[in-house]
Amino acid sequence: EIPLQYGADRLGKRQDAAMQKFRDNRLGAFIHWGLYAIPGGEWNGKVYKGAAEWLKSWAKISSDEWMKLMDQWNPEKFNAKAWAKMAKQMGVKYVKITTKHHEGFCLWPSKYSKYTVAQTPYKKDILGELVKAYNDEGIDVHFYFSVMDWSHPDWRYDIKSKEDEEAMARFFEFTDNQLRELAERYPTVKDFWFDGTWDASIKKNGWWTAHAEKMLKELLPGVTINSRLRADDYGKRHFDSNGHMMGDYESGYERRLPDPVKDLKVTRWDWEACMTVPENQWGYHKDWSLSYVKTPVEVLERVVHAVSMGGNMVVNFGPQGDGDFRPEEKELAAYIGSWMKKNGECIYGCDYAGFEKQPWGYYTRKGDDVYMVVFNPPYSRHLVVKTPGGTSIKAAQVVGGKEVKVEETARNEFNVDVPSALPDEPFVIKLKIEKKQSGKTYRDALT
Ligand SMILES: C[C@@H]1N[C@@H](C(=O)NCc2ccccc2)[C@H](O)[C@@H]1O
Repeated sequence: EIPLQYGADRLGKRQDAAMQKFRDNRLGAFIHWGLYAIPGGEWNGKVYKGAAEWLKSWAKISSDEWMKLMDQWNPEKFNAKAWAKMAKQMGVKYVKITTKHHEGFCLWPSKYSKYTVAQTPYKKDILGELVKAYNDEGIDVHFYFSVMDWSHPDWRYDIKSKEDEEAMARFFEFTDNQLRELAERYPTVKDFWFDGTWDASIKKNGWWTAHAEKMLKELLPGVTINSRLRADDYGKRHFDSNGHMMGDYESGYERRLPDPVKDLKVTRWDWEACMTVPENQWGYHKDWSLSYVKTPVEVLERVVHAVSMGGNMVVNFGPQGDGDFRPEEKELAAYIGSWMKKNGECIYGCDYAGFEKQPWGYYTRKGDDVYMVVFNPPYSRHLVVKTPGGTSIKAAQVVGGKEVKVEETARNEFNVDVPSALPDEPFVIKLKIEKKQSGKTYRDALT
């Protein structure tokens, strides 16, 4: 192995209680909320199709011009308790909030920046209101923090001169101050999810990324940190030059998921995916007709897909400038929540089952229970299950419903019947597993 000063601090999964809670939570929500929610993708009468939270970049707007939006920041429909109720009803166990996105506007009254809620007509500490409201509902709060800060004069994309170096030194001090401020003001925060760390200016300063993780873990014992923060001695990100994951969980699956057959390697470490409902909109965009918008079932399938491979899924919400949510997002939260009420036992605290993926859907496992989450019931009305060696199925029951017939059809192969009255939504079958070699002798084909 290559000797590294700023590589992985730990090999293997973290096994402490805080990480176990992170893992067991499984389903989270992202909140992308900032000045970008006011224009909602439109500037000077032109609607930009790109991600709405990047409008400043697409429309090539100066920071001075962009920050004038602060004078309009007064979300009269914002109600932290209502947001927390919506999250509770959706069944999410945690919410990741953009404390500061690339634009540099802070949802908390940071004393290190003049671009914060304190300098807007709203005045109050939005982040503080949200942390309290979510925590009061028993929901963990995670902080999204963008290192890249388009509003800061010392931010550099690369370091090509002595003054670039000096500017980034000041920038890292500013960033340390804001991170420490967040940890000290909101000590119930459970995680920091870093973004905006892909530029050369960060890759050339792996030392700082290791320092930032260490500083937060000293301030907040148990806090989890995503792999996207980290760059090693040679600028390698997420996984160091020896192939070891940095941070506490991999955070590269943004708007994509590992393949359930080809990418089983991800089951060896902790990971969290995040997804948008339109193709690529995190912040509020006024026109969702510009791209495909996933249906609630398509969102649900991605949640199950992630958990089936031992990962978490964070579903994104982009609140409007007035502090209310668009109807599609309210409907999505309600659908997911009603499904989780009936079937959440196949998600919360569940993990990869080690069964071979089948076309009808996904497996998850909790202890000795294996769940079949069925999205595509086949015309045969039989759900084929291929069990790992030494494993057989004793019984099967629809979650919240009746037993279904199980028939052994070959060595380590079973047909599980779909319910006679086929449900009109994805359904879950709970399997009782037995660890023993099946009694029957099967003849393998002679080829
Ligand atoms: C979670 C999302 N990450 C931000 C983003 O800039 N993603 C685009 C991107 C993703 C990966 C490498 C470069 C750029 C988006 O604005 C969201 O905040």
